[in-house]
Amino acid sequence: MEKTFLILADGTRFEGTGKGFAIPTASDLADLSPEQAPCGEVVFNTTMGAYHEILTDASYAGQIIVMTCPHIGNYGSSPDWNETVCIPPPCRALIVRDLYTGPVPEGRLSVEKVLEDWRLSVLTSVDTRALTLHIREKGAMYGVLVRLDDADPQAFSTVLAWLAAVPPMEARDFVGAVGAKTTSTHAPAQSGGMRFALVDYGEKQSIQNQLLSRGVTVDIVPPRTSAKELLHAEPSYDAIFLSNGPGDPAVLIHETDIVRSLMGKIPVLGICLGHQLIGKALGGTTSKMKFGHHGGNQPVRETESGRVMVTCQNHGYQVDAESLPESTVITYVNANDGTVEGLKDEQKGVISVQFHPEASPGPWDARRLFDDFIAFAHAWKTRQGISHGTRQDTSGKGGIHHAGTN
Ligand SMILES: NC(=O)CC[C@H](N)C(=O)O
Repeated sequence: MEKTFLILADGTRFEGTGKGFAIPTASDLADLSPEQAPCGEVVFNTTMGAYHEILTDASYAGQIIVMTCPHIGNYGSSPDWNETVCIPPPCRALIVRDLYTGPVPEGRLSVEKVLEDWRLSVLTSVDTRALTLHIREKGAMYGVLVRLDDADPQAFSTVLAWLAAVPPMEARDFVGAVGAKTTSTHAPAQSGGMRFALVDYGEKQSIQNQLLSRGVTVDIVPPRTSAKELLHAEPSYDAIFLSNGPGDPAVLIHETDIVRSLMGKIPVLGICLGHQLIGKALGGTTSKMKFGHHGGNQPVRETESGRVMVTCQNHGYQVDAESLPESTVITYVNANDGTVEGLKDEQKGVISVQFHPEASPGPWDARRLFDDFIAFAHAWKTRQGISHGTRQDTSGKGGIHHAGTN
């Protein structure tokens, strides 16, 4: 009898009911690329809601999201909550215990309809507790949603062979696919504040919004904008802000070289992937975690004060503490597993966090970090004796020139 499954690369399968965009059969799968199929690295998210923000976070490119919250969809969806501008979003599928399909508040859309429009499949009625425990024990791995006759061992092994041929996460250029292609300027309601370049590796809209609400003018720039362009932009930047983004930071060699060339010349601030690139540019290494941190309830301890905050997180890689140079201070650690959650290097002018102070989803406890970042950029400029907006272009070549704001 034909049934619908999540089949994991280790051969484990979880049965469910297909919703949203049609789930392929085992024989359909043969003609689909990993980008076309409901296939990805299976990760679980422990946030109790905010499914729309999670689904539209471009850092989930190439991943299947399992929500541990058993009931998803009851307050509907809205494009106003999109985190990425890359719609349909680049996550590959959703797995839930129960997808709500009843009426939603006026002005909202049904999640099932939205997912269908995005050509994203959903597997519902899954034992997500058992699936989450499996991923916790075995680690994040590839999986695919597929329909097959459960009495046909041949179909099952065809799917396993198809999965085994999917290139590993580290071999795929996710940042190139989701990062900005051109530069755009976003002005805050009140002008006169700082001007940041936000390097877009797959940025969340809410990072931009947090900066704008603090009076920062934000230029979204493509992920491989050269250090020369960033340092000699006209008008000049007060800091370079490195966004979140998908995939393995270890393979982003070119992006890391750019960050390294900026260090010591202009403040460099980073969140999540941006933090990992800063760690690498400082001379450190990154490594893959077993199942990562994905959720709006991750406790983080500030190393100086011992104070704990509950934070929003979404990462599968970490900066390795022992790999960092002496001048780098580890400002935050994860209170569950002790992993690095924040870095500061006054000498190099860098400050970063692994967690998401912008939240979306999750608690707002860490939003003050944006004030810390801005204060850090101000303090750097004061130390360098640079007054706001007057950094000299000594190259004579110029960099990014701004055509206007939007
Ligand atoms: N949200 C992010 O920026 C994720 C960073 C990186 N892709 C990771 O999984 O660790």
